[in-house]
Amino acid sequence: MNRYFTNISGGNIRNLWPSSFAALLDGISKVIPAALLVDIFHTIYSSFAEPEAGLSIGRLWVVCAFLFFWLMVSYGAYALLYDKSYKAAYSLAASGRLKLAEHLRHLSLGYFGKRDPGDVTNLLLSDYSQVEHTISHNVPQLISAVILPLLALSGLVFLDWQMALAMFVAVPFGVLLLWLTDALQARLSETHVKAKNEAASRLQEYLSGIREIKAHNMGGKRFERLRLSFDRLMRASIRLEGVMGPLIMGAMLLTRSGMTIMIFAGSYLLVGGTLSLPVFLLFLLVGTRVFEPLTVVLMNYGEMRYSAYSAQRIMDVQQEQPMQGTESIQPQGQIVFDRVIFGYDDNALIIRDLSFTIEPQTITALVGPSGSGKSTVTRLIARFWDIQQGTIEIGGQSIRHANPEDLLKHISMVFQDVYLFQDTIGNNIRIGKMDATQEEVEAAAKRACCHEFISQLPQGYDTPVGEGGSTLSGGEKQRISIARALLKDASIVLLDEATASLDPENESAVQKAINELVADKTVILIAHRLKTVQHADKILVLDQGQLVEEGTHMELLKRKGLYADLWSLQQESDGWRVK
Ligand SMILES: Nc1ncnc2c1ncn2[C@@H]1O[C@H](COP(=O)(O)OP(=O)(O)OP(=O)(O)O)[C@@H](O)[C@H]1O
Repeated sequence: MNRYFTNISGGNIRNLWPSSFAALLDGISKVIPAALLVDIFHTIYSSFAEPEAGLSIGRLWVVCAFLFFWLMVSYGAYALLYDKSYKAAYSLAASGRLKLAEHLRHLSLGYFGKRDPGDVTNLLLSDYSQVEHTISHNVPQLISAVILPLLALSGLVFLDWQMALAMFVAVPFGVLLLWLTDALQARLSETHVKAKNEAASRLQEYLSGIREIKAHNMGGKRFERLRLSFDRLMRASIRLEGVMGPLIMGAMLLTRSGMTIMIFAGSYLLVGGTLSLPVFLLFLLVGTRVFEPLTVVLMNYGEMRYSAYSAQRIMDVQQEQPMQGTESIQPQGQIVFDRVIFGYDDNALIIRDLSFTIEPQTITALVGPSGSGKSTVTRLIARFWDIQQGTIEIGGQSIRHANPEDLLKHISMVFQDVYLFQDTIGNNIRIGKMDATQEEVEAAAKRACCHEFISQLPQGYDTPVGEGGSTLSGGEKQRISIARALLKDASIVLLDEATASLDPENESAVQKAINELVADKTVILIAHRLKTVQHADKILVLDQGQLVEEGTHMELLKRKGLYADLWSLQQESDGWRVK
């Protein structure tokens, strides 16, 4: 139980106290009028039972005035409940989501490789909404529904212990039923959350890949995956409702049967003359007030159980260790790989015993067959992943101990597939330096050869771009990403052959932009087309994650090894024409 509340409250049970206290006040404020109603009844009833005493109008006025006053107290208690539970839950969820998103940013990219992106989105939206609803609606009610009967029992037991016993005798059996089936309910909730996330992920995959699905006429196959996931969700929902419904109804019936037992016992005691009518009435009125929240809570029990699993998922991510490291690096120094061993998972090594040195302010090209590990090397320099063995040093400092954010401040990256945010072009360039002035943004854009096309757009730098940059051409996106990198002005530049997929006109514009970017920087360039790296200071040739050759273009051609083979293959393919 303690674990449940710890989960639901986002790791700090104290978060639930104010709302639970407010719910209790709200509950008590609803019981008091029942006692006042009994008093009114008693006053009226006495005037009939003892006509000579007459009707005490004064007392009726006092009680009615108190009832009226109590209406305001109830309103105050409800307002407090609203403030402490709903507002608190929404702000807890909002700040929790932000904290979690921030935490995710500090995790290694390996973590995201293991998780479905749709699943992470669901965690931030759907799981949080579930927990948010439980914190705002269910938990305060639950706590009040437990404490209120206990308070009522301890008060009523003094009035008539037999009636109090009759009223609450069945409650433990209802609770016992839920407790005994708790493991089953937890399993069903877990299966349902998994099925729901799987369906959302498949839907996201279907929508993100809609272009490929259309292009390859894959509707049937992909649709089948989507259909199967919805099918699994439907079955999990039916199972969850089908099993939980009867269980909860059973617990509710058992609990509520206390009222029937109490009415039966009350009638019996009333006839026997050991119970007065007003006391019987008081039990009836208080009973309905006390059992009502208890019934509502039992009805919501399934949802609370369900939320516990969502909360557990959130806490699991919160407990994921972010990348460690506090030291700063000297970005102007050498980049050294020393017997580096790395695999995205421990079973398949991608980089094997790789050693090389890159001198500062030189251009080093990484070449090799597809899948040889070129992109992986650049990701390791940026510490997107930590290596399994060996060391990577920048300026004599192992990056394993470097603060990941500080390290990334010194690295600019330009990839083949540029991602632009759904924002203005100006702000997309500004990502390189968030506090850059408009002049700085434009200066970077001019050097990156994109100022001209941006100026021709109707809203210039304020033109919004679609998510992923869908409204711009490949070459335009490339130049924007180079402008970003220019603005960042980092000492180390990682280029994943940026011109590979461009037409000649765009290619020369992007090449000009790159030349601006790499001046006086330490550049590591991934090249698929060897023509682009002829003038590199050093070429590292990788094959299956190992360094097989190293030297300048001419030295490597003379060696007649893998590089020379790749070179002549490309020379041949350059001569090919489609007939
Ligand atoms: N995130 C990842 N998770 C698991 N395996 C990966 C991941 N990224 C790459 N790999 C694998 O690592 C190997 C090396 O990939 P990498 O992208 O570094 O090669 P590359 O030489 O850059 O290839 P290309 O020239 O085709 O871009 C490949 O077998 C690839 O399947």
